[in-house]
Amino acid sequence: MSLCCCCSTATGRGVLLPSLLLGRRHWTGHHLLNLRATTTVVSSSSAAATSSLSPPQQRQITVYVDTLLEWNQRMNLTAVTDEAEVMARHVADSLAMLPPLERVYRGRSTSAGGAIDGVRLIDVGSGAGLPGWKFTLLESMRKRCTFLEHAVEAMNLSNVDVVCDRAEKVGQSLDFRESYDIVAARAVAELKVLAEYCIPLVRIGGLFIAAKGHDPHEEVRNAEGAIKKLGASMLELCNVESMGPHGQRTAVLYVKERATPKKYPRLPGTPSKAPL
Ligand SMILES: C[S@@+](CC[C@H](N)C(=O)[O-])C[C@H]1O[C@@H](n2cnc3c(N)ncnc32)[C@H](O)[C@@H]1O
Repeated sequence: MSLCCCCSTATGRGVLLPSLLLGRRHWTGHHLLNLRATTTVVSSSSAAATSSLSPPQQRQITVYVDTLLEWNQRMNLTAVTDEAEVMARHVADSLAMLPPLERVYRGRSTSAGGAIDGVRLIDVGSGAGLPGWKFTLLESMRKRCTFLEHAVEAMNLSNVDVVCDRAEKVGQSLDFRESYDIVAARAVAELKVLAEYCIPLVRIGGLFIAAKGHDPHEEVRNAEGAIKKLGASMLELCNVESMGPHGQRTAVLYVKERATPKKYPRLPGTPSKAPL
C-alpha cells in the first residue's frame, strides 16, 4: 500500500468535473487538464472548488444544484438544504476525487498513450447524483432515480444512463458484470460491503475507487480479505484536499487482477448483513 500526497485540488489546477455535471461524451486530455474558468456563476463560497471549470461546466453545476434543491423540497435527497453548503459538502468533495483517479487511470492505461476517451464508468449508489462521474448511475431507490433522470435531462446530458436496481443484482447480470473501466462510489457502505457491490462490475485491469473520509485506514484493513476474495488488490490510498468543510478526504484505489468468483455479489442484502 502506498500513500500519495500529491493529489491536491488546489485552485487553478485542471480537474475533471463529474460527468453528470459536465455533459461530455468522453473525457479528453484537453478537458481534463486545461479547464480554466473566466467567469463565476456559482456562489462565492463555492467558487474555489469550481474555479478551474469552463463557464458551460459551471452553468451545468448551477442547473444541477438548482434542480437538486427544488426536488429536495418534495423528496428526501439530501440533508443539505443550502446552495453554498451543497457546493461545499457535495460538489467540492466529489471534485476532489478526480485528480488521483485521472492520474492513476492514465498511468495504467496502455492504449493510446494513456488516453481515457470513451472510458466506461459506473457510479454505485448515486443517490442524488454525487459524485456522478461518467456515465452509468446505479441507484436502487426509485424516487432518487426519478430525480437523476430529471437532472440528466435538465442538464441536457446525452452521455449518462440511469439504472434503477441493486448493485447485487446488476453485478450478476451479463450486461454489466466486469464491463466497466472504473467503478466509483461515495457514501454508500463500509468498504468491505462496498467492495462486493463494486468489484464484480470492474473489468479485469480496471479500477475501483471509493471516496472515503479523512482516516479510512481501519476500514481499509478490515476490507483486505474481501478485496482479495473478489479478485482485486490495493493500489493507493491517496489524500485529497477537498474545499468542503471536512478538508482532507481519501481516495482509495484498487485494481482488478482476476475474475470475480461467480458467487459474488451474493443476493441483495447479504453483503451488508454478512460482510465478507
Ligand atoms: C448516502 S447515499 C450517497 C449518495 C451519493 N453517492 C453521495 O455521495 O451523496 C447512498 C445511496 O446508495 C444507494 N444504495 C445503497 N445500497 C445500494 C445497493 N446495494 N445498490 C444500489 N444502490 C444502493 C442508496 O439508495 C442511497 O441513495
